[in-house]
Amino acid sequence: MELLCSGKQMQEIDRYSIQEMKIPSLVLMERAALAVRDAVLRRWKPGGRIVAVCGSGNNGADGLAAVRLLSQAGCPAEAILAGSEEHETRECRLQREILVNLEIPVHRAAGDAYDKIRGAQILIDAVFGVGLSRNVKGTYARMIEAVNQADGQVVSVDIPSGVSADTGKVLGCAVNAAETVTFGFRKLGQILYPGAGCCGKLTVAEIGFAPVPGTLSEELAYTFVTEDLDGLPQREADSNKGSFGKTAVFAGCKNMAGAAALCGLSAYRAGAGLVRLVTEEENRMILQQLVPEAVMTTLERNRKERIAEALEWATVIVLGPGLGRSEEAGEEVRQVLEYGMKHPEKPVAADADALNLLSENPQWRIKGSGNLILTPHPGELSRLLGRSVEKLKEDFPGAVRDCAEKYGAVVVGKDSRTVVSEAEGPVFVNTSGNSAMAKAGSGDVLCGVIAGLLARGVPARSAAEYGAYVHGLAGDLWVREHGCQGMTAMDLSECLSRLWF
Ligand SMILES: NC(=O)C1=CN([C@@H]2O[C@H](COP(=O)(O)OP(=O)(O)OC[C@H]3O[C@@H](n4cnc5c(N)ncnc54)[C@H](OP(=O)(O)O)[C@@H]3O)[C@@H](O)[C@H]2O)[C@H](O)CC1
Ligand SMILES: [K+]
Repeated sequence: MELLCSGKQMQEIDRYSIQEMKIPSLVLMERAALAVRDAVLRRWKPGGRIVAVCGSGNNGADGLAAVRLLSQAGCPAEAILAGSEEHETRECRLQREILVNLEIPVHRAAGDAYDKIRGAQILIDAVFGVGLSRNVKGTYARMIEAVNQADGQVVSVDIPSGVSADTGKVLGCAVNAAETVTFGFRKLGQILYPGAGCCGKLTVAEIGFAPVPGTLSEELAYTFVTEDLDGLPQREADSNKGSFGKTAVFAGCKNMAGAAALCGLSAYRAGAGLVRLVTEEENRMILQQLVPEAVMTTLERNRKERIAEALEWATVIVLGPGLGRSEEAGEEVRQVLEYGMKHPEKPVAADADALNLLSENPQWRIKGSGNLILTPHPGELSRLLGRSVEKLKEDFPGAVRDCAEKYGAVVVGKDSRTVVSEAEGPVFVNTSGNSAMAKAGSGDVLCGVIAGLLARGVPARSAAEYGAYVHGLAGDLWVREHGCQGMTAMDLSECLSRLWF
């Protein structure tokens, strides 16, 4: 597991290390600057000039210290001050004074500063770090634009200036870096888009922060690394199909069999023992061909009773893929969700049209109790929350958490970085996967994977996290072998069978 920080959490780790653990601020800073120096030296070519654009906070101080170290390494390096002396932090003033004492050039952001930026072979971006708190304007914005327009390669210190370390939002304008050297932990703003797209190559330098205090470490967001797959239950040697759950998939309105097939197949490929597709009679033939391993309940008559029987039979319930938004679908979704509320021992994963119907019918008063998983994409999340997509994208993890609170659910907010959250506690941010997966049917596969994991006995929250992670790994496997355009959801589902999890 890899812990991820918001900007404020990082500032707290900084404060705790310096003020409570008494690790000198300048020791941390020197190590940060050494890491930046090394990154720059790997790119620098003899004859090229290095220009650091520095703010007046400690990010700027890191940049000034890096200029000193590069100059001492024999490179022509100089600094431009984007901020004013009155706003300098103690460290920033000290680093600037050291440069002046050593006769290393330090310029104001005026006159020929813009020519210097244009003429640099390497630009060090040290305008703002995790302390950025509002939109970038004035001289700062002009400096950032000049850095982006220059031909030199940009190395950002800690985070590209202008990117919010909390949300990945671009606050006005932001540097587009070739490389970002960050300290201690990756920040949420480097993982979430658009910030993630500004970082270029991202490296984490260990600079000697104190261990995160317990109270704070419980709040930090996290992502998975491949070793985390070892946390999933193994398939016992002494088992049979009944050992891996009975998964009922309520999916596919008339002639919409594809979503049901993708979901059911993916549940099997994620380890489910027995899958029942509950669907319309019109889908029977095609589904028997696409998923011959599934048993089937069709709803041509006695709908309510047949749904009730399937619910009684199931240990895991999936609801929504390709269901449509008809009145009948509405009745079905309501019946299944109400059943789920009365049977907390049976996890329910609701996706697609089930989410749309849920948002249209607040009078159902659906509230899960740890067993309900909702998997909305931003459009569905917007409807569930009654908040515009634009607004919720300003703080996607926050919106996912609000949805979790509203519906008493584990919410899997699907996006370029899928976020899993409950009403309280840390968020999980998925870092596997790629843009080849931005295609119809991907969500049906994800829902199936989550169901398969639930059927293996993985608790709801973990099934949601591992589901997102494994789904992304399957997409990454495809792209490594075939490139990023041609994958279909069926290809994605097939890749699941080739992963170890
Ligand atoms: N020993 C250490 O302290 C280490 C610090 N590291 C580096 O420090 C930065 C974080 O430094 P911090 O000073 O907290 O913040 P920034 O350098 O990012 O600068 C923010 C300052 O700028 C002001 N601010 C914020 N937003 C804007 C804006 N849009 N326009 C103008 N000014 C802005 C803000 O002032 P306020 O007015 O908001 O109070 C800050 O003063 C971290 O990223 C590291 O690079 C290293 O980790 C090494 C150890
Ligand atoms: K920066």
